[in-house]
Amino acid sequence: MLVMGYMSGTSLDGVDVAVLDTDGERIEAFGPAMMMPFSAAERAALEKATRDALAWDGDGPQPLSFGLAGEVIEAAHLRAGNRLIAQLGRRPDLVGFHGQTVLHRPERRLSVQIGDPQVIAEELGVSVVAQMRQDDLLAGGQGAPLVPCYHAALAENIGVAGPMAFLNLGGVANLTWIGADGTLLACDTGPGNGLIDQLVQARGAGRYDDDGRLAAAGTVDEVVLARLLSHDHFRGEGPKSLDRYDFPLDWTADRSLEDAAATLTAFTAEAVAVTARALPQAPKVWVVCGGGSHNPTLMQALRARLGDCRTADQVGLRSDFVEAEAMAFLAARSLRGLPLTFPATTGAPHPLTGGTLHRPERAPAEMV
Ligand SMILES: Nc1ncnc2c1ncn2[C@@H]1O[C@H](COP(=O)(O)OP(=O)(O)OP(=O)(O)O)[C@@H](O)[C@H]1O
Ligand SMILES: CC(=O)N[C@H]1[C@@H]2OC[C@@H](O2)[C@@H](O)[C@@H]1O[C@H](C)C(=O)O
Repeated sequence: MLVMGYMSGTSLDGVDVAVLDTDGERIEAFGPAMMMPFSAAERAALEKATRDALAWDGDGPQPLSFGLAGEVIEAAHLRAGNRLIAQLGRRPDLVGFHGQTVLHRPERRLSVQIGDPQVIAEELGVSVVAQMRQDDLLAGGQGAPLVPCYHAALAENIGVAGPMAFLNLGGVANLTWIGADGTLLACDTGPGNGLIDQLVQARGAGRYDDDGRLAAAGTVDEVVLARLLSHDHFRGEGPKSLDRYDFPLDWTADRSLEDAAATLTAFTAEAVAVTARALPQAPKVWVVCGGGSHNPTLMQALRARLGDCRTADQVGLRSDFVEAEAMAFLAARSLRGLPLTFPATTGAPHPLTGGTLHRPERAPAEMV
């Protein structure tokens, strides 16, 4: 079946949308994909909701700014979806919708994604699967990462045997380890690009460290790096997940932009290396996806610590659309009642399905 998957990540750059032909077990074919950037005004509304979410922290009524942010998310998703449907020449059979994460507090069984799936279902005239983190959280799982079972399907698709790993470098970074016998392990490793982006934006130097040039020109502060690695996230065992805003940046105030960027880039790579040391077997190959795979300084820092790291693009996949594709794959699984999360990926007590199904109630408009 043709499924359209949506992801709008924590970097707030835009909405990714991708089509897969899948039954939720195998990938039959990859369909078209695109990124619809947020306008400056849309991004400002999402940034406000994200700031308000951190102050709110789940206590009391939701901030009013979630209302406008929800409308922004719905409008941008509809723009992206309609563009892709026009390209496809038909409506998909199903949509997987993630929504915009504004807060992730797994210890309190709370993960808040903004955007109304029913609006998407009505406007596109297609059934939508959404809220795929909630059943896992309510059962005591981390509610993230969701992507590992899609990574396993991708490994099969490209014919790479375990032990291997996928690493997603978004705002937060997460890895999936696939053992020689197909065993899955997963967790968020630590920051991805989120802290680097925050630093660069706070200094008015753009939205991100373009091609890692700032970090390449700076020097890593080993003392700060050691302090960052002493964060609670790196202690203890078992699946873990993170909010993008879980690590401090106050120490950057008296550092040059280059040195701070170099230190944060090393932090992202070192956090992956620390996590990798706890894996049952070292991956022979790392497939790196997400926006951070476009940062050569970060890729170099990873290779120095992990060995063979290839970008998803280099192995014939689409680095920028793996998460959107994953939402399509997971929606197909949800429809069939197949598990989305597992004890070794989110800490769920047993393999769990999830997601809510939203059918359009109005008759769909004719396609033009
Ligand atoms: N050419 C580049 N050089 C350096 N960094 C880049 C480049 N292209 C993209 N990035 C980084 O990738 C980020 C976007 O990554 P991505 O779209 O994977 O994140 P996301 O999906 O929003 O996050 P998450 O997966 O945490 O939800 C940008 O904010 C930037 O930090
Ligand atoms: C709560 C939330 O939105 N988490 C995202 C984020 O972005 C990367 C990492 O942190 C991952 O845990 C997750 O997204 C992907 C799709 C996942 O759940 O697998």
